[in-house]
Amino acid sequence: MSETPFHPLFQTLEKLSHCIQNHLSNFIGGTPSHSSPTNERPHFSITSSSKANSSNKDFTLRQQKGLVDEGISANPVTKVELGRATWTFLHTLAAQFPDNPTRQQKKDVKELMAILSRMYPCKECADHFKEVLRANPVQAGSQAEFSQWLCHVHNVVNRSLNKPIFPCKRVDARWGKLDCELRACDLQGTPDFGERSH
Ligand SMILES: Cc1cc2nc3c(=O)[nH]c(=O)nc-3n(C[C@H](O)[C@H](O)[C@H](O)COP(=O)(O)OP(=O)(O)OC[C@H]3O[C@@H](n4cnc5c(N)ncnc54)[C@H](O)[C@@H]3O)c2cc1C
Repeated sequence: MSETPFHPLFQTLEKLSHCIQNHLSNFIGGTPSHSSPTNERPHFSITSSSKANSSNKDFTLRQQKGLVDEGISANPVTKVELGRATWTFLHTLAAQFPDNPTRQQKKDVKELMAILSRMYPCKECADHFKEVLRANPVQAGSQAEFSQWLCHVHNVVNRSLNKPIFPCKRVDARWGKLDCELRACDLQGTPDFGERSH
């Protein structure tokens, strides 16, 4: 039977239909294979813009799910990790505390400890630390005094957790100032501090 004059047109439409189906299945169900999400889009769209938007949302959700599957999502921080990070912060602060702190600096550090004992995000630790502070009021007359005091209260916490006692004469060897170019991180390097509160 002879071909109708429309045969080439039908063939073209059929190819076009296959092409559209391939693009759609890649876009909706396929796994992204390129780094840029924009590469996942079809070169042309036969969907309404709201459908396209929901497909983009689907893609974002799939991406997020992928991150979760790969274990990249934010895991809850443990009490141990939080403790280590907080002690690191506190001992570094103590190492950088000025030799001759201003009244404001002494007040700030006392307030910081008091706030920690109220707001530390582990209730039992905060409550325990409140008792530790009551029995060991903050001593921050100098850098040496504050870092020795902190070492002592850390040891009080260590003892209550059956952890080894740290020799406080070695505290300067264990904790140093933050490694910062031109000592830009030193509290003493901030002129504002000294001027206001003497
Ligand atoms: C204010 C506060 C209260 C806490 N209260 C509790 C609690 O009630 N219950 C609880 O389960 N956990 C509590 N924690 C957490 C706990 O103290 C530990 O941080 C956690 O158990 C992890 O212990 P770690 O063995 O890794 O060493 P950490 O005690 O976190 O110490 C970190 C590092 O500091 C050094 N170090 C140890 N002792 C001293 C010291 N005395 N002076 C200087 N450096 C030292 C060591 O190199 C050690 O590896 C508290 C933490 C903080 C900051």
